Amino acid sequence: MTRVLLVGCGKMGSAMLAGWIERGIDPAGIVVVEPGGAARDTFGPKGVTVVDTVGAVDRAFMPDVVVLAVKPQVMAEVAPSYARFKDGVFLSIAAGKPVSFFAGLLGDVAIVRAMPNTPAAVRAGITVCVANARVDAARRAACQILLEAVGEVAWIDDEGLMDAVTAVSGSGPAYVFLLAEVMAKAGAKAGLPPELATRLARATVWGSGQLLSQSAESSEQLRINVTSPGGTTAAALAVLMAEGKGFGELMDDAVAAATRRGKELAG
Ligand SMILES: NC(=O)C1=CN([C@@H]2O[C@H](COP(=O)(O)OP(=O)(O)OC[C@H]3O[C@@H](n4cnc5c(N)ncnc54)[C@H](O)[C@@H]3O)[C@@H](O)[C@H]2O)C=CC1
Ligand SMILES: O=C(O)[C@@H]1CCC=N1
Repeated sequence: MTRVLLVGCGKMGSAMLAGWIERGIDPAGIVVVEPGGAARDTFGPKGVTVVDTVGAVDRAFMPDVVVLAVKPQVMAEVAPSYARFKDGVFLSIAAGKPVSFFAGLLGDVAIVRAMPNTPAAVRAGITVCVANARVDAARRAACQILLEAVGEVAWIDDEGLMDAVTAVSGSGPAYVFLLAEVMAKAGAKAGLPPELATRLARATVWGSGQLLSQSAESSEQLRINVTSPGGTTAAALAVLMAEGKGFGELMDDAVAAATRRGKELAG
């Protein structure tokens, strides 16, 4: 049984925890520290132990993995109280915070810096990880078990890539949800009843995601397959792909902004 101490059960922590439970990871081995009441109400009945503070964690509980899932801005204040769990591995999911930051707070311990995303809640996430030299095969395997329970996992060696990873896959679900949002609004402006427009946008994003995940074709080819020469899609794409002011340029700017913000959060 993998024993997990989850610190912070907000949007991302709860998404991962929901995925673990759905996957059959034994809730008896999971302890959550979360001062907000909602986690206790949601996950307590599922067999997870939820406490308010680190002081309330049973002294005998020795986690294999301590998942640090509080906001980057409070990490420096929160993480040091977990230093006694140094025999396990600390798995941080905080945007921006480098491995060296945790080494500064916790000492010479095993640290994995990971970037998951919220589709983890339905086990369709993707997490990118980088480990320090103290992470041995067993600790890495313990992290792998948790992360692959909620989606795909990729390990990289170059920590310098993590802010760009965060900008693409960590924040990325928000871009896709924004797409659904603006498509629905545009549909309503085009005269559709808002409810129907919302339903069409959601189903289209969902169905396109399914096709993307199941097809051997590239996203570019799947786009081309929709686009009849001289047809309706071509008319729309002429707007979305307009030279110098299209979706591609906007996305470049958005990803660059998110990457910059990750670097700002590092300290
Ligand atoms: N939301 C997302 O899509 C993603 C978030 N992340 C990272 O996950 C971390 C958490 O982000 P969210 O879940 O979005 O934020 P959130 O604000 O929803 O969750 C943070 C949780 O930490 C709790 N908390 C605050 N102080 C605490 C303490 N001393 N001990 C234990 N729990 C405490 C809060 O009550 C809250 O429930 C951040 O570091 C963020 O960078 C990473 C990937 C994606
Ligand atoms: O917005 C954020 O900072 C976090 C990290 C990636 C997704 N949400």
